[in-house]
Parts: sequence; structure tokens; C-alpha cells
Amino acid sequence: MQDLIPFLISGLAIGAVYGLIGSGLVVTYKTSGIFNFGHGALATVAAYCFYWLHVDLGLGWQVSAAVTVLVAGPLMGLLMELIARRLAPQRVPMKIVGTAGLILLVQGLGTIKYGPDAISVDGFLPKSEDSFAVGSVNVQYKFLFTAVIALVAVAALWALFRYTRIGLAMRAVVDDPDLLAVKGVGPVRVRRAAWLIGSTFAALSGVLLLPLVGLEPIALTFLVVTAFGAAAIGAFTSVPLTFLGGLALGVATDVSKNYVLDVSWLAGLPASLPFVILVVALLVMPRRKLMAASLIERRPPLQWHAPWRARAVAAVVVVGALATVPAFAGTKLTFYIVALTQVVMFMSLGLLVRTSGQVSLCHAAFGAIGAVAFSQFAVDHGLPWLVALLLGALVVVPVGALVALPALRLSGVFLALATLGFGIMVERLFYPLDWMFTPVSTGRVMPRPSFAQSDDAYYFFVLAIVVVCGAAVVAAERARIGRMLRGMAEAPTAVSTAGLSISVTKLIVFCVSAFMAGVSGILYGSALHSAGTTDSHYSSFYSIILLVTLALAPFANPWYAVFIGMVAIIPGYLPGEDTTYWLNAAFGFFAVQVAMAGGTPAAPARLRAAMERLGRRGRHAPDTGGQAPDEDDTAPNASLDRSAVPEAGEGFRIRGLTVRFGGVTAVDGIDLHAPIGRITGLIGPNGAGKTTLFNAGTGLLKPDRGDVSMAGRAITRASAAARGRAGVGRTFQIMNLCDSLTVADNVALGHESGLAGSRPWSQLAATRAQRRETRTAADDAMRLCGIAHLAHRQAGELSTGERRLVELARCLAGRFDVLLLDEPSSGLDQVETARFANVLERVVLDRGIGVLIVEHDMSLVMRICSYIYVLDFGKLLHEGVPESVRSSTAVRAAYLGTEELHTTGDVQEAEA
Ligand SMILES: Nc1ncnc2c1ncn2[C@@H]1O[C@H](COP(=O)(O)OP(=O)(O)OP(=O)(O)O)[C@@H](O)[C@H]1O
Repeated sequence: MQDLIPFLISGLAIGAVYGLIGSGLVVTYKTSGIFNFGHGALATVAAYCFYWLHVDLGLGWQVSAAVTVLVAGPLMGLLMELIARRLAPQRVPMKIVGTAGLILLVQGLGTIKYGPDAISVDGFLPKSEDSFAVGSVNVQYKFLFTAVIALVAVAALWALFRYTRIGLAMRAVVDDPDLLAVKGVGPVRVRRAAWLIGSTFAALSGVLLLPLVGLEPIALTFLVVTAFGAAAIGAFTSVPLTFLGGLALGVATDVSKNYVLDVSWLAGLPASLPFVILVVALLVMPRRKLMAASLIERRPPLQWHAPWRARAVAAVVVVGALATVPAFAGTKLTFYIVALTQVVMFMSLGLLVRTSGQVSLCHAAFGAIGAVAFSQFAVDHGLPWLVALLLGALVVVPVGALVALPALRLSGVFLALATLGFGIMVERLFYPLDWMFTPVSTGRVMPRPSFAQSDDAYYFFVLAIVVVCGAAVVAAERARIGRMLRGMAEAPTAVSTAGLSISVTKLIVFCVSAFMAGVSGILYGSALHSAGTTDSHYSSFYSIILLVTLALAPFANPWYAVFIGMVAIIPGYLPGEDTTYWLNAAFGFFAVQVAMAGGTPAAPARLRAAMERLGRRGRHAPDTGGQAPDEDDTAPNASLDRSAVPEAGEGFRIRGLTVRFGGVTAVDGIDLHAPIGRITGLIGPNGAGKTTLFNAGTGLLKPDRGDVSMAGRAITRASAAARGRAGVGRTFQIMNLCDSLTVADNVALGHESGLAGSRPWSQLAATRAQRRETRTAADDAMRLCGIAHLAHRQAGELSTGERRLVELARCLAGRFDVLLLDEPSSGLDQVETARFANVLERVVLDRGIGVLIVEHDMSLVMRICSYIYVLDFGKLLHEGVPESVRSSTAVRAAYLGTEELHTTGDVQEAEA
């Protein structure tokens, strides 16, 4: 025990700094909704600032520290508040890129000014030998000093929270971000105060950590990243728990050093422990803690796709141009080879991030594992080169599957944190081991294939692999898996309620992406003949560079990968030590700009026009798939007698359903039946519990009590996807469409998601019969809804009314027996509403399905529903045929007081 005390003391000191950093992170995250991945960059700026004042200008350390913490820290806070304000409405990946870009910017500029080597800085904190004795234990003053300063800062935060108005407001917002919207709190002031505090704490931590690691931007940044684990222990919410978490991390890290001293294979454990804890905390944390702050996100800019013909021509031109490179590149050819290997890496990451909406900050680790496995197969076991390439990349597949596990329950910021933690953990725990990158000085031998030993031959070989990967990525995009990935990225709830098991889709894309990253890591290593820890392409920092630069790449799949990968040739033409750092700084700067703007600018209009012309040449005008609908089909279905529609089947039923949100009982013991062959209405004032009932019925929410069945089969425990496959389809109050897909593809998703289901092979590709079946179902549904003429338009271009009809068509295209429609007529004009009513009545009769509809348009409900349930405050207020609802005094009282329940206008007025 006596041996442990020095580790305990140093651990408490560094832990207090982690707690300080974590507290700043939590305060800014909860008030602004932005998790600052660049927090370490702020600490690094402070460290540079301190160094400049103290060493370059020769000011005393006290003055330098005071200016850094009290002037530079708050200034950074003001700047961060401005950046955060513009990042706030952007999508989560943009928020991640916007803050991670700061890391590249600071690393680039700092290294240009002070060089890449760590500059050791001591002399301002008490020296190691300055200590005092407590009993038989010597305590170094520098640890005491560090811990006391961090403690004082956090105590000041506590006092601010407790005794000042702004502090009280901030505390309230940290507990519940929605309170920012409450009048009188002053959201801008609260956010600004939070950023001032967070950045000042970051500046203080930069000054305190400087003597520990020296002036080295990457080391400093990653030391600060350690504190992300502290924030995870505090569930990204609690400042006191975060501080305690920081202390625990510091102690665990330092104390574990004592235990692993003699165990060589555990040498990396202390440094990786905080990241193990970060990943584990994210895996075990209750889901509700992982809900992002409720901010409205801007829709991404619509991606333009050049016509296929134009894309094919462009592919031939680009590949042709790349094939001429060995003729002129000379000694620069290695840069081109490296660039091509990175094209594969960007395709791999793009598949995950741009196509599937996932995030990865551990792709460099995939590359490293692939390279090491390949070297072992090719060199240690003497396998043929191509076999070793294949096996090496296959080794990365289970690692990708492992990373997919967090992705099953995490998304956005938390998935980014988990993958970052995973990458750093692998780097620190495994890279130093014997079977990884040894010998450390030279790294692993990475041979080239016997048929491509020369640079020229190897270049062509890598180019061939790029072409194969590009073709595979484009083919995947056109196949079922491509639509499923887009669906998962842009309309995850819709495709999962339509029958797609998203967990399987995530697993597939992580495995494929990991395989490609492994191939890239191998090709890169073989290009340079070795792979080692000294190569930055296998480091966690490179994973950040990859994600940030990917966001900057214009163009669609796979051109963005070619564009951004080829940037690797720049250092070949702009030689000089600093070129890479200038590039990093520029990438970081532009990443922040692009993220604040919400994405890369659209392709120039002239280029688009030229490509469209090229695409059309020699072809007839595209088939629009039909004419705009006739207004005639808006007249009521005269031939239909609603009361005569037979009840043909059990359909959808819920019994005793109860859903609570904390103290609010949103649905209270409801029984409801939506049989086949009937349109059943579910109405009630705002907040009555209708959407909650739908969510619980379709498996998006776990009810506290009650049963759900479909066609007599219990589905209470079934997943949302399984319920979809059991025949329950639904639409959403807040529309859930894939904006980047065409209307036809969106509608086809309703059918295809169920066919894709939960089997990996079914998700990858469709049989010919299934393709035909899907096309017929989608065409029928589009025709029914009067949107066939929109089939080739991108969903993101449509009006709200048209989008509603696409949602309905998607639901109609599915193999569902009962459709749950949540406010389907909102956004439709009168003509569209009339057509919509006819469509519903017709499909119920023709197809023998059932409909359960939530609607606020009472005239529509009264016209098409045969039976109506009325909810109020989660309870069933009334059920019966429309006439009984109309004459019910209880219903009238709930809706309108004593007014009569007749028209839309009345109801909406009453609810306003
Ligand atoms: N995720 C949630 N967390 C906490 N409370 C919730 C949540 N979702 C819904 N509620 C609450 O449950 C109650 C029912 O909400 P719900 O959205 O189901 O009503 P609704 O009848 O669909 O209303 P609307 O017609 O406005 O869509 C409301 O009091 C709402 O505030």
C-alpha cells in the first residue's frame, strides 16, 4: 500500500485537471448542444500562448499564466461561442467536424511556429525534488499545486452555480437543455458564460499540463481527450460526477502504472485505461442519457448526382488521366501511389460516414491492424502476396464488427466518442506489443507483390484496386444495400418500422468499411515497404484528419474520395518541412467554415449543366413515369359504401397499454382495435397521447404495461422491424424521407425494407423477382397517390404536401396489413386531401387492409372513418361510430367547450 501512495498523489493531481477539463466540457455541451472535440486544441493554444509569453517574451510565469488563463481563455470562449452558434443548427456530423477541425488548425499552426518536436517546459512549477513529508510519504509540491489550482477553479464554478443568477440559470440548463427556451433565462448570455468558463478551464488545464508533456500539440490534445472519459462518467450531465470521474481516472491511470511495471504486454494499459473507461461507460450508460440536446437540425444540402452517362464518361477520363501519371511523375510517383491508397481509405470512410450516416474516428487503427496482419501472413508465414492481402484485410472485419457494437446503441457525438476511444485504446494498448509494429525503429516489413516490385508496376496495381473498389462502391450504391444504407442514414425510423433490421445493416457497413480500410492500410505500408508506429498514417490523430478532410470533399460517390485522396500528392510538389502542417491548418480552417455552412457548396451551375447535357446526349428525355394526376379523382368515391366495408380480419390490437415519461402518464391503460377492412380514427387534442400510442404500438417505445398483437399474434416484445415484417406499417408526424433518393426509390423502400429484413444476404442484394415485385409495388403506390409524375425527382426537392404523399405511397407500397398513419393530411392542400381520402378508402377495399389514422382534420376523419377512438390526457374519452363521437358532450368539451364538433377550423382553433 505504501508503494501506491506516490501514484495515488500524482494521480489525484492529474485527475483534478481531468475533472476541470471535463466540467468545462459538460457545461458547454449541455448549454450549447455542441460537444467540443477541439477542447484539447483550446488547451494547446493556451500552452503555446503561455510559452510565447514566458519563454519568447521572457515574462514571469505568474504574469504569463494570468494573461493566458484570464485573457486568452475568455477570448477563446467568445470565439467558440460564435462558432458554436453557427454550428448549433447543423447536423451532428458537421458539429463533430467543426470542432475536430480546430485540432488540425491548432496543430498545423503551432507546429509551423514551434516545430514538430516536443519542447520540454519546466521551471515554473516547483521541481520534482521539491517535496514535503506526510508521515513516511513524500508529496511533491508540484502535484499539490496542480491539484489545489484545479480544485479552486471547480470550487469557483460551484460558487458561481450557487450564488449568481447566471450561474443558477446555467445549472438549470445543464440539468435540462430545454430550459434554454424558457423566457427570461437569456439563452445567449447563458451560452456565452458557459463557453467563457469552458475555455478558461481549458486554458488553465493547458498551462497545468504543459510541464507534464511539454509543448507538443498532439500529445497535449490527446491528454485533454483523456478527460472525455471523465465527462462520460458524469453521463455528460453532472459536473460534480464529472469532477469525481476525473479524479478516479487520474488515480486509476497512475496506480495501474505500479501494477504493470513488470508485465510487458500490459505496458500500454495505464495510458489506454481512460479510453477503455470511456468506451465501457458509453456502452453501459442508459439510453436516455445519450439523447442529444433537443435542437432542431438543418436539413443537409441536397446532393446533386450527375447523370449516369456523364459519370461513366468522367470515370473513363479520370482513370485514363491517372494511367498517364507514371509517364510524367518521375521521382514524385511515390506520392501518387500513397494518394491512391488514401483514395481507398476515403472510399471506406465515405461509405460509413457519407452514405450510411455513421461516424468513425478509428479508421487509422483499421488500416494499422490490416497492415500488421498482412505482414504476418506474407512475411512471417510466407503466404502468397494476394492471399496475404485478402486475409490481412479479413482480419479487420471482426474488428469492424466489434466497433459496430457501440454503433448499435450509439449515434452522432457518442458514436464518435466511442470510436475515438476505441482507436486510441488500440493504439496505446496494442501498437507497442511484440506482434504489432516491432521492431519499433523500423516497423514491420511490408513487401510488394512479386509482379509489381517497381514503382510503376505497383502504381498500376494500386490504380486497378482503386478502380475495383470504386466500381464496387458505385455498384453497392445502386444495389439494395445502397438504398438500405441511405435509408438508415436519412430515414432510420421509417426503414426500421418498414421491416429493416438496422443493427444488421450497421454491422454490414462497419465490416465492409473495415475491410476496405484494411486494404488501404496494407497498400500504403507496401508502398513504403514498412509499417510502424512512427508512421503518422496509423495514428489516432490521422483518424481525425481523415474525418475532417472527408467533410471538405465535394462531389458524389466515389469522386469525393478521388478528389480528397489525391491531396496527398501536394507535399510532392511543394516540398518543405512545413507543407503538411500548412495543409493540416488549411484543412482545419476550412473544415470549421464548411461545418458552419452545413456542408460543401453545391457543384457549380455550369458544371452541372454541362454534365446534364452530356448525360442527355443520344438519349431521349427521361421517362417521368406518368402524368400529373387528374383533379377528377378528388371527388368522393361515389361507388364506395363505407358502412358496407366488411371487417375481414383481426388486424392490429392493443390491450391495457400504458406509457409513462417520468411523472407524465402519456397513455393510460388504452384498449384499441384497428381491424382489417376498416378505417379507424384516433383523435384527441394536442398532447393527448396519440403519437406515443403509435410509437409504443410500432415498437419505437417500450410501454410500461400492456400488450400489442397483429393478426392475433402477440408482438409486444418484437422489435420495430419485426412488427413491420408482421404487417404493421406506419407514417410519421415529422416526415422521415430520404431526401437524396428519388421519389421512386423512397417509395420502393417501403416494400424493400421488409424484403431486406434481418438476413445479411437479403440486405445486400435483391433477386430479379424481388426487383420486379418492388418496382410494381412502388409504381402502383405512386399511381394511387398521384405522384407517378414525380418518380424521378429527388425527395428533398418536393413541397411539404408532395412529401406527405411520398410518405403515404411508401407505406402503401409495403407488404402491410394495417397502416398506422400519423397526421397524414397535414401539409396537404384541399385537392390533395380529397384525393388522399379517396386513396385510403380504395386501398382498404381493394387490398383488404386496415387503417388506423391520427388526424386533426375532423371533416376528413368524419368522412372516412367507420369507428373512432378519442383520447384525452392519455385516457380513452370515447369510442364509437362518427355520429356518436359528434354528439358526445365529453368529446365536445375536450375539444371545443360547448361548440359543435364539425370542421377542421373549429378543432384547430380550439387547439391553438
Ligand atoms: N419523449 C418524451 N418525453 C417526455 N414526455 C413526452 C415524450 N413524448 C411525449 N411526451 C409527453 O406525452 C404526452 C403525449 O404526447 P404525444 O406526442 O403522444 O401527444 P399527441 O396526442 O400525439 O399530440 P400531438 O397531437 O400534438 O401530436 C404529452 O404530454 C407529451 O409532452
